[in-house]
Amino acid sequence: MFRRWVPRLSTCTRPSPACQVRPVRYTSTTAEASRRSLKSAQARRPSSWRKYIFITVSGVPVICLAWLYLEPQQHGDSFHNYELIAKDYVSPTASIFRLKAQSSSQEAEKYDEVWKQGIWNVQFKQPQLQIVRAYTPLPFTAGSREQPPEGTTFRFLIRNDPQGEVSGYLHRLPLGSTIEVRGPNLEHPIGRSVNEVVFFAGGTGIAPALQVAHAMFDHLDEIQRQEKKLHILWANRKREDCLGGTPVNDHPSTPAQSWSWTNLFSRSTATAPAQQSSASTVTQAQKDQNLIVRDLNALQARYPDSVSVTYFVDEENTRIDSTAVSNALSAFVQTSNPNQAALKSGGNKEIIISGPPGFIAYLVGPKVWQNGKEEQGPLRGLLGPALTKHQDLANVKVWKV
Ligand SMILES: Cc1cc2nc3c(=O)[nH]c(=O)nc-3n(C[C@H](O)[C@H](O)[C@H](O)COP(=O)(O)OP(=O)(O)OC[C@H]3O[C@@H](n4cnc5c(N)ncnc54)[C@H](O)[C@@H]3O)c2cc1C
Repeated sequence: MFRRWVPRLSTCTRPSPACQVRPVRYTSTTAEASRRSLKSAQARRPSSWRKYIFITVSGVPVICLAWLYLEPQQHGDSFHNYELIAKDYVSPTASIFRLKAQSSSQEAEKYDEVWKQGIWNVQFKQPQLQIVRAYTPLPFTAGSREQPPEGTTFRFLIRNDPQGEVSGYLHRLPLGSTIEVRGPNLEHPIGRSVNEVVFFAGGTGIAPALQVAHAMFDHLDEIQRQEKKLHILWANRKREDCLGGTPVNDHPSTPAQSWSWTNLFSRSTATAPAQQSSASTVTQAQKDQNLIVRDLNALQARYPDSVSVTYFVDEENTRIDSTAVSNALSAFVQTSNPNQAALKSGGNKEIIISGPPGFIAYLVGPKVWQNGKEEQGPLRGLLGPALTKHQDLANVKVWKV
């Protein structure tokens, strides 16, 4: 053991007080000096419990690193290859991308589960720049004309921003290309206790609204669905983004006070004449609907007493203004009967806002960066004061997604 300490000293290349002192002490040749040196060396030698501490302490970072490496793979958080199988035209600025998993068995299970849970997204990788962006899968509800094919297949409404690094890249990709996808990321769960949702969607923010509809209605039986209501207010800059959707001005004018879920649904039925025709007869009106409007109409046709959609188009001056907000909130007020057991729990009504940052800021105030992540921020915008005015709506939860 004595010898084991000497070579270590020889590794000192730079003279240090320790290097200079130790050779003198350990190279003593007398027996007494040897004994003393041995004793002192043993004193300095790590005892077995010290060794264990050393191994434990040095082992922790190794275990952490191994966990960080393995954990994403265990939870499916690594990228998987998908094939771009179709790009369906929606408007001059947006298309629906269809992607199919190249090896689907393991993937399918985790996505089956998240579809039932609420609002979620996946990340696409731009391989040249090694950057990722989030995109929101569109559900294959009754709205989409096609049934989900075998394996894991996704549809995404993706706006083409020619200056955008990832969206521009995606829109330039030819069919058959491979896209690396990672997920799912559950952004906002819709609990079973949520019965009424007013959803303000801006542009591609309609994708999470469709996910909410899917989570609220498609997995429930008729009795469970009866209590649920979803009203979507969808704002777009141009008519072409929601071709076929009836703008709010075309509805018979209704005073704000008389807005209620019942009114919303009677009006929404009137907004979707195409849904009355049989599936096999494709009318001109249906042809003139873009794919998302067609999905929304089919959704209303499937759940006529539960889902309603109102369209707003900037270029037609049908913006979501304080009147529209007040109207939407009236639907809640109409059902805010304190005798309803569900209302007492306070957790069954939600307002969700999804869209570009400007849209969110306009309606509810901007999200804020806090503690290194993006958080809701205080409730302001059009909805802030409108909600504080209504005492009855104190328990309505507002989510910016
Ligand atoms: C949870 C979540 C879900 C989403 N779901 C969808 C979805 O379903 N569909 C969808 O289309 N989008 C969705 N998005 C948005 C999407 O993730 C991307 O942000 C979007 O596609 C733009 O990314 P990009 O890389 O193309 O643009 P970026 O390169 O990030 O650019 C963003 C914007 O900045 C501008 N810009 C870039 N560089 C400059 C510069 N130097 N000077 C001035 N301006 C500049 C670009 O023109 C563009 O408008 C989602 C976002 C989130 C967070």
